[in-house]
Amino acid sequence: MSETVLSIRNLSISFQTSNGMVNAIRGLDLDLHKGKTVAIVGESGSGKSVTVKAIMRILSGNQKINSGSITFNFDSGDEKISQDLLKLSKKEMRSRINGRRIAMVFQDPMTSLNPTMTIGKQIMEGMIIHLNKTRAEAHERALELLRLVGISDPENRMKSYPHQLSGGMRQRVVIAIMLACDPEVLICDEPTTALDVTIQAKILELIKEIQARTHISVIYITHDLGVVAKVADYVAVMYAGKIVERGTVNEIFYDPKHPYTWGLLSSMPDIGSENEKLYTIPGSPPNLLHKIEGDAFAPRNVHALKIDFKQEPPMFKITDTHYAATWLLHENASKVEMSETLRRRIDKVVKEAGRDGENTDLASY
Ligand SMILES: Nc1ncnc2c1ncn2[C@@H]1O[C@H](COP(=O)(O)OP(=O)(O)OP(=O)(O)O)[C@@H](O)[C@H]1O
Repeated sequence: MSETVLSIRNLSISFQTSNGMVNAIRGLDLDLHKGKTVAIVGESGSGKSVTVKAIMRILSGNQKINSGSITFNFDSGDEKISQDLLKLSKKEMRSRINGRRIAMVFQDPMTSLNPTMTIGKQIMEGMIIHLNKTRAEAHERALELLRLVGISDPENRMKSYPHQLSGGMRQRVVIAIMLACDPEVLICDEPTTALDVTIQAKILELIKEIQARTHISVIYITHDLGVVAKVADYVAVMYAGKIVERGTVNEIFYDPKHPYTWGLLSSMPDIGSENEKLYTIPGSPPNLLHKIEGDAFAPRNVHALKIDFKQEPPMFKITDTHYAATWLLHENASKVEMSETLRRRIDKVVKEAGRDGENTDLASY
């Protein structure tokens, strides 16, 4: 396995609210490998955004990091550095890490763009501040970046303001800005949700192409498993502030073990079969204001065992890369498999994503 760029261990984060403490992240472990994409998937409120905002240390004022570490391994040019990001001040994060080594693309490109500044200036700014490039060098590189993200006539586009571009073009510009300082890590938080389907596909393609060229490591947040099938190498499935299953994209799509993962996969939109009713996981996520007893998913799990309501399951190992936190994997539990309907639906989504047959591993399932 390639080297680990980011390694999150036992991360726990709460938010102080007028109703009490919301325990949003409850002991989270996650690894990101060099040149690879890990997709974090999960229902709304499961903690995907809080996790990546913690990496960038851009959480709101009412946050409290209770425990954990976020180790970032990078090459400073002179030496290899291993830094716990939680030990840096916000000021150090801004000057040394954010935008320079770890960059983030948000759902709405306007969050990252300044409406009063030309896009050329915005792409050049980071390079002048962080990399001490001259204006001429930054200008040259900005043109290259605009070409890289597929924007034609870059000389003229440099002079445009964000409102003169379409949504898809703005997101391309944001990606160019984020790549300007050659970051080691790119975090994408639902970057295509606001865009129409064809533009979405183009942006996903673009991120993959850039990754193939630059070996950047990518964290991709989405609740669309069709997108996961297109972009991810590894998948981390999140529920109530924890990773409950993780594995390679093949392991998660072809041999999912957690009933919550089955539920997420069952609720994937299935293009082409309008008659088939979309499944929704019954019930709702737990209230994170209260202490959770046992497995947080138990009340929604038709396969729940008695122990699920009493004791939290550990991460059971399935392969060296595949782990799931469900008591169903205990040797004494009776064997429960996902349904045939779900199997067929998954096969279809993987086929639509163009990933079937990509990896010989697939044949072994
Ligand atoms: N500033 C805050 N104050 C209080 N609670 C917060 C705050 N920010 C996030 N939370 C809570 O943390 C939990 C995780 O939220 P988060 O936004 O990470 O979920 P998510 O998985 O990204 O959801 P979505 O897919 O809807 O973006 C939620 O219960 C949310 O209400």
